[in-house]
Amino acid sequence: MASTQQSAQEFLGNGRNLLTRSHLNCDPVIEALNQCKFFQTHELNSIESVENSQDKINIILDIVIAKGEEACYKFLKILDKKRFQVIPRPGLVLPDLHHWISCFSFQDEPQSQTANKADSDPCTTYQGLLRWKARQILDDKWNLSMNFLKNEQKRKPFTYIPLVMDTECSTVAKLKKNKGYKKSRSKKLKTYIPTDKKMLSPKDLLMNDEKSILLVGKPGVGKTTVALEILRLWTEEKSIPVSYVFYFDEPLMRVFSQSPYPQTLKDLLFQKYICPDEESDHVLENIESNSENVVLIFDGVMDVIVNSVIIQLMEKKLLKDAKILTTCRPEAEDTGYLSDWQSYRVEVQGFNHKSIYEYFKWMLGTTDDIGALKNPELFSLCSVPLYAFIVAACIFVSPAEARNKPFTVTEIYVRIFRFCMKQHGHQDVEHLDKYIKDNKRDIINLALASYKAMLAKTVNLTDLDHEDKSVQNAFLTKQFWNPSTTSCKVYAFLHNTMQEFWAALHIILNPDKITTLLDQCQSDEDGKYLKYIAPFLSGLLADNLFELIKCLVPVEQIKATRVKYFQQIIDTFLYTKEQNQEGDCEQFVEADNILFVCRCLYEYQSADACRIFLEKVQYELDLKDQTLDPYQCCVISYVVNQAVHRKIELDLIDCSITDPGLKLLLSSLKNLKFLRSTSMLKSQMWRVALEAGQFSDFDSLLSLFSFKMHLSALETLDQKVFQRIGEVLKNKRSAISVHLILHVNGEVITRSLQKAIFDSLPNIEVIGYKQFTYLFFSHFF
Ligand SMILES: Nc1ncnc2c1ncn2[C@@H]1O[C@H](COP(=O)(O)OP(=O)(O)OP(=O)(O)O)[C@@H](O)[C@H]1O
Repeated sequence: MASTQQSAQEFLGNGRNLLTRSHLNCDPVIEALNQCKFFQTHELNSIESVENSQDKINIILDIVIAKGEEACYKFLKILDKKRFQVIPRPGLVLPDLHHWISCFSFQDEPQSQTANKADSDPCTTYQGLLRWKARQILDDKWNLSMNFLKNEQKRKPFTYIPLVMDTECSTVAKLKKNKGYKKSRSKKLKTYIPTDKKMLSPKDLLMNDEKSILLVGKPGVGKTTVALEILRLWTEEKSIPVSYVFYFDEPLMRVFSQSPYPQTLKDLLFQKYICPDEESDHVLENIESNSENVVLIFDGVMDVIVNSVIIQLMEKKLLKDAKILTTCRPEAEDTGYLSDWQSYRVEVQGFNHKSIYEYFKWMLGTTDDIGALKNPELFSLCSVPLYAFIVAACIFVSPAEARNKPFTVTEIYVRIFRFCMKQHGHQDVEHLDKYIKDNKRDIINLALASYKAMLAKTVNLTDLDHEDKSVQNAFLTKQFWNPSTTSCKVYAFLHNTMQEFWAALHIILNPDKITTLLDQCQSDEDGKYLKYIAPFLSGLLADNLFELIKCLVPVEQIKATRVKYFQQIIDTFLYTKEQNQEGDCEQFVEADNILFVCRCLYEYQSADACRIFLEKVQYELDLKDQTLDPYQCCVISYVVNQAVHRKIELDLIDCSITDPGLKLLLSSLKNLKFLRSTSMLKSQMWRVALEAGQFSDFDSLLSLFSFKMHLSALETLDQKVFQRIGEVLKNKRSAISVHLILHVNGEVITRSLQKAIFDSLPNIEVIGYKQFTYLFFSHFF
């Protein structure tokens, strides 16, 4: 059977019987073939119309073989690349397709023939087994983390998004060292997003000459993912000159940190990982005598390691030329065993700016209209991949659904809180509430430490009763040696906004502190930092979070707190200290204050509270001269949308707003009585509305702008937009008088553009036309 002379078509034809009997997992093959547009629609339909996997394989083989040599080659190539995902474990009752596929001679990969030479070599068979095991681990780990998602999303295959890895310390650590709290908020948020200077990749780590590698990083930053990516590369890329890769995950490493067992290399590799089907002594001998071809990955090394085999491997007393790659959190690095381990240290720092986008594009299929990406704080939070995963999972519910009923920022943090508790407690979802209750004391302590650190304007938490509690480990990371204290343990949250969230948790657990906090928020110095607790506090008081936090704070307590304090929260941030003291609440309200209060209202999600606020500002929102980011537009739009019976005056004169922000504002235009803005902004609104194609927005714009359509910079508009203008006009047929003006400020309107305009607007009669400056249309009925 090992004829390497066969053509791909012959080889596939001869292997047909084996393939149909082998319980092949067809989906990844179909998916890969589909990606290269291999199937026609009717072919795909016929494959998908059958349930039975044997029938499915038969149909696929019929199609592939009928397509000829090139198609068969492509099919074999995919099967080979994905074999550890697609082909069941060899050596059981099933035919050994791993061996079968390795017998085909791929022209561009002569090394793939090595298996032929070694036909029945137990070492080669064991290497196949290791690859199969690696594939299982990859699938299991991914399926486990996808459990968090809804069913229909779970089948998404994993994609590795580049992580920043560096041999130097992260800038965040430096930020903390240099009292980063003094930085402006937006600068600080940016500091959390790492930049990729070294461009190190998992492949570099696998291929470089370093024999002892220590991957260090905060919880959830991607260490395990890097280790697993190395494992995946090895299973998929035949050119990698490594014969044996063993991966020991965190639960196993925890066992090795406390137990002397296993006591021999053979037991470690064959009992704790996977045993060869035959001649295990021979295989072990081969591993020992070719240790330069061995990689061992120890994921999640603790500060203490009791197991002597692991120690001997790390100290090169066993398998002296093997590559040992370990991962650990910062707290395990400086004390205990790892502090003296001679190694090449690489810090995993998380996603950079580009990767955050790439990650959301992969998870959600798009980055358009994703609120989280428009909120600078959430965006920066997503540099920690674990947090990005939960943010994406929250939106995942369905992007459309999320847009209609978006998650508040607080809800996302509460979900992160619950997810991290679950991961560290290894709890089933049903028991998570109980686990949270059982750990309430530690949660209370951490919340208090967080609040105290905020009062002290630092990100470094002190006063934690003792280390190594699972709650602390789930959220904190050790930062750096602090020479001013006697202890080297200085802990901080992974992101400053997480600290603010925890401080808000402290306040909701101790509502009697609200008045003092609000007083402090009105002081110029402290208020700058402390006020960011308020949006989270508002969110925690909201109805929609009762279910998620009632295991921590009784619902009755939350209700009583909001009745007593919510108005006070709003007033504190709406008026100045003097206005509040004088009770003079009829005065001018600063745009910054309006924006901040709208943000709290958005978190609080109560239409009544919005109306009370609108009454207070007399239905006038003066946001002159502001630069509004899309998230601010989202909160304004939310508040404006809550108005009933009375319409709002919105002043956006000299505001700078990007297109995504304007898009969010458009939906609230129906509730405006006046919209003050420059003609540039009007024109931008029209363009955004026309591009989005929402007819209800056109109506609102027409009535707000006295039935005048302003459009400048027409050169940037495409044919589709002109068609929309035509549609707007067509839809206005029943209107009594619609008067539309197209202002064109561009210098030269090309002939083709003029033609495009006239072609798109067949119902228009041009009543005024001045070449190169403006076009004036009127629509008669
Ligand atoms: N490069 C990546 N591409 C895509 N997703 C990633 C990447 N890195 C991390 N993630 C996501 O973030 C989650 C957390 O990452 P991971 O478990 O690797 O962190 P860790 O640093 O090992 O954490 P811990 O210290 O808690 O073990 C993963 O389950 C995955 O969903």
